[in-house]
Amino acid sequence: MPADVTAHASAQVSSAPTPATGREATSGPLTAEDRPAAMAPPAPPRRGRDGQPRKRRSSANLWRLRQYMVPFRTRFVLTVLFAAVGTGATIVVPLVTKAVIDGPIAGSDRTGLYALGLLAMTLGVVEASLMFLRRWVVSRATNGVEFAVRTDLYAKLQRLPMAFHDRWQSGQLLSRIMSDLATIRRFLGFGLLFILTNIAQILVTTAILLHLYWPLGLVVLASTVPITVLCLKNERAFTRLSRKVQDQNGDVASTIEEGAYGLRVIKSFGRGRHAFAKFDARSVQLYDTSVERVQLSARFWTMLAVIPNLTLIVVLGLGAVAAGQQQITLGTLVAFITLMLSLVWPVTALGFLLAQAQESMTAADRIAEIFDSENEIADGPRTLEQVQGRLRFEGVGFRFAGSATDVLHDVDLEVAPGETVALVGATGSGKSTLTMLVPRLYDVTAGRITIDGVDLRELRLAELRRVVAIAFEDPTLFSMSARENLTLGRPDASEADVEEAIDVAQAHFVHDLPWGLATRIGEQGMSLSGGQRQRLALARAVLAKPSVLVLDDTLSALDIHTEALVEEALKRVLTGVTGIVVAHRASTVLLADRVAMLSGGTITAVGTHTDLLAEVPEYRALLSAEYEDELDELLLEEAR
Ligand SMILES: Nc1ncnc2c1ncn2[C@@H]1O[C@H](COP(=O)(O)OP(=O)(O)OP(=O)(O)O)[C@@H](O)[C@H]1O
Repeated sequence: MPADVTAHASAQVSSAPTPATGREATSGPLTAEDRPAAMAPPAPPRRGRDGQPRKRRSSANLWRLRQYMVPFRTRFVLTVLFAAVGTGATIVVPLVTKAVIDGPIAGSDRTGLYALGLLAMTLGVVEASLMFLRRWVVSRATNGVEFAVRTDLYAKLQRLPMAFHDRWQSGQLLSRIMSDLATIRRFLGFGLLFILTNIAQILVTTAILLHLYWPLGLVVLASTVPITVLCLKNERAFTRLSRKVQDQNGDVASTIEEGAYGLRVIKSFGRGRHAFAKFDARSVQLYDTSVERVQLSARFWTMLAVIPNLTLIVVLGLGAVAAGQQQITLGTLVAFITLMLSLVWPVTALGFLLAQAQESMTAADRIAEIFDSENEIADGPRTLEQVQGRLRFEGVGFRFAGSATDVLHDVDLEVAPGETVALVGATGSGKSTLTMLVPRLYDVTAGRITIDGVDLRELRLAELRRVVAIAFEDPTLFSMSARENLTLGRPDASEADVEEAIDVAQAHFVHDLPWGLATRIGEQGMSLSGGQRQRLALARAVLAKPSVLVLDDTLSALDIHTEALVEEALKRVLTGVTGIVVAHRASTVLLADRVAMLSGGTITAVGTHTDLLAEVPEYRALLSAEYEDELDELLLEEAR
């Protein structure tokens, strides 16, 4: 049975005020529906010579995130500027040293020495100050980007249909929305910047080296060839491992989440060891892949560090010879060596930075998979003027994605405004599935459902979910106050409305909670009993004052006494609305004007309770144990 993410709940959660996407100064709350399309849409796939779509470049999805940087462009430009000036200072200091050695030191000019010394010191201070400023400016921008993408991603998850959530493990979603985004933030604030400045530093320094003494400059230039080859060779393996690590991270998160959520079941069945073994296996997998990735990077970095050091040895030797032959001054040689040494960090760091780039490209791919997931439940254009609540199922069929068989087929049923129909059927006959089609948690795969003659798919989703409220057998409550849980579908409900809903659902127990309605309900409502959770969820659905109220076996966890009280109150509520009530017991069926019998995926009989009792043996058998003997007879008859 799916969790009770009621239509109203999802509408409300998604429309919770959130700061505007990527804006530094928020100009008012945007709702999920209002948001601009998250991430720029992917360009249509390019086709190769064979006509097959070519695999998207791994950087393409990261590039699509650029729109989130736009609101922070001033900060990003300043960051690059500060880094560039800082790098410039790093490059200039050795040249000042050369001037000091070849000028004031060689010519014993004390005044010149002080002047150049002061210049070198100023450059050092400027470099340090710029580093501080850069960090200060960029952190707000990168955190802002992370925040905006995360908000859009969450809004997208809210909009995606149940079918999407059936396919995706929540741990995978969690790891994408948390750790993948953090990876991208780190890359934007650090990796990307240093890839740019380091490459610039390498190019400028190499040009200066060539200018200072070209034979040695050529040696340095030649050393970039093996470095480039190494980087290219490493890229593919690192991308593959990064993807694997990030996916396995998601698997571990899923296992932890499942373990925490199902702790009661695990403990009560004494399956702690089994659950741990499952977690351990996934953890070990993640550990192994992470170690493999670290080993790969370690080999790569070592090679990257070795190349500049080998080059340094060659430069030192050749430089000493050149200085001995008076081809270069001592100052030039010192400047050359200092500049060369200043290249060791940018070159070595390239390995780490490129690895970070690969990781964030993989993270962007994983995030894009969510952004690009199609929302099959498309919003319609129409609204209803005056809702009457006439609900019609016309030849409705439904099949879950990936399933080989229809759960429902040829379902025809009409529920008049104000009428209540009870849905009765054996376990697994498709009752819950049918109810979920009404607020379009899933879309019909055949036929259509109409409200007041309008196909549900033509209605605006917000409108539909205002008109229809649903409460499930297994209710989900959120970790917020009892009042917030109650008013999820109608935040502006008055005190009197809240009390009325509490009364209908016989949920008076909320007043006995330590802080009454203000008491925070624990995660998933675990601090309440099953019956209490059901009654709160029922009150929530009733409070939404819908025109169509769908109750999926909402009374199953109540004791007979409370059930009788709730039923009595529900009778009053159901008089004013169109109702569909999934029922397993005769007492619930009595709430309804008519009963529809669901069998073999379709409605096989419709009538009053008395009629069906008299005419449909399967119905009789389903509703009461008293009729079990008759069912046996019926089945025997059928078998014959
Ligand atoms: N998300 C899903 N993906 C694939 N099949 C599903 C999914 N949810 C339910 N089913 C299948 O659809 C069928 C109908 O399930 P449904 O929950 O609608 O039955 P039900 O009549 O409400 O049962 P119960 O009375 O036990 O609550 C079952 O065979 C079930 O296994």
